[in-house]
Amino acid sequence: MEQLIESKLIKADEVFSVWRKVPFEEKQKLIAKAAEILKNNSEKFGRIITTEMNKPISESIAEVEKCALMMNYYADAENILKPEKIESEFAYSEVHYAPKGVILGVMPWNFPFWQVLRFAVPAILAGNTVVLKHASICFGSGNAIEEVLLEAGFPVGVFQNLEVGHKAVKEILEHDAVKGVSLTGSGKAGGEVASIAGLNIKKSLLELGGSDAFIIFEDGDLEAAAKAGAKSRLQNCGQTCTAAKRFILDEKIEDQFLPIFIEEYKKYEIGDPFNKETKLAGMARPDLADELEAQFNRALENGAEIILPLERISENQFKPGLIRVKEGNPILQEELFGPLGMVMIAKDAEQALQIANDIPFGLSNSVWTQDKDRQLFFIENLESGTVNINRMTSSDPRFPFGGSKASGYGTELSLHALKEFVTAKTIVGN
Ligand SMILES: O=CCCCC(=O)O
Repeated sequence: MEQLIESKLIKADEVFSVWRKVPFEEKQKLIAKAAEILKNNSEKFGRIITTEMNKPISESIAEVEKCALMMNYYADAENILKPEKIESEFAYSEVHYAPKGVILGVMPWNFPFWQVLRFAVPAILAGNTVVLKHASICFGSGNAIEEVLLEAGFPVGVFQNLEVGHKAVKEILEHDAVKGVSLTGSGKAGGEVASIAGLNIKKSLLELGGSDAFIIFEDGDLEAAAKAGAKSRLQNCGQTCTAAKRFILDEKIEDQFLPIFIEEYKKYEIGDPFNKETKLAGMARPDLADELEAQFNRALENGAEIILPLERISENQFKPGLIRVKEGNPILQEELFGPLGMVMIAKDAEQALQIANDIPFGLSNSVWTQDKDRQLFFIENLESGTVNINRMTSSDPRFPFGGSKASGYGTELSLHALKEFVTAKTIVGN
């Protein structure tokens, strides 16, 4: 292993022995300070995001502000890691939550600040230290986050950005100092990293891909659904794990819904990513655009019909596409990570549910209906980490976030995330 990287792991481990003893409330003060720095400089940090991965600047600024919001949530959060007494016949009878140590974050380029901080903040508040392997196009974001935390007063070594490529992950995760890993990314990367963690008996948390359903019935607010559906599919140029990717329409509303949906969809026109009015810019890398185009062609070869063509207008830019897909098309087993949506038609709620669940993933589905019984039917039967009722999916610091099936395991955000990288240590006896 490169010496610089090894010395950072050792530093993270040394600092852990001190950091784990810093009172929860003291850690919270530093988190609040870091949130303030982010909030006060959201445009500056937003520009780093846009420069690195082309996100429209207004979305980049919103991403930084959402980080600050999440950090303020943890800065005010109840300390659920205090020792807990358990009634028993013993004098000692309690649970302590012991942080695990150095945790590696392997993070993607699509939300270069949010994904990192969403994992790191609760892990650090629980007493762990963090080393980050960011996407190679986002080292600037990784360094900026480290600088913000240092400026806020976090001790050197609590959070360190390692500028390494993906080949270094195995050696880092196998290092004795590292005690766990949190990965957000593709299923392939997740499987590989979780295997290494498993072989080394280290905890892993995976937040992977999705192909979420957005199911609409005649008693849903169709105008609101059309607006939210287009935004969910096309914001961040379609490069969001929790984006609505499959629009499942009750057959009764197809003729009414599709025209308004298409109208909303067409509002997403390619523009300069640094213009605050721009709603759609280029994909993060040309090879990702190649991949999306190949998926579009494969979907058509397997019977999909074009509603709006996916038109490539430069090496990384598209006019957004929409295709009508029938059950059995192999494209349904894949994630479309770009501005291409799929429309499917269901004859009733049972068929809509069956279509929605018939994929490997299960991240964050949405259902649009006012009927309480139908809402309950989907709440109980959709196979996903989140079910949204009459809203588009959007994570919220207060609520647990995570996937089911091939979308991963483990919980981020909310108080639940504080217990992901701790050991529940039983103290019992006399
Ligand atoms: O690609 C996944 C992005 C998740 C965004 C969120 O946390 O809302």
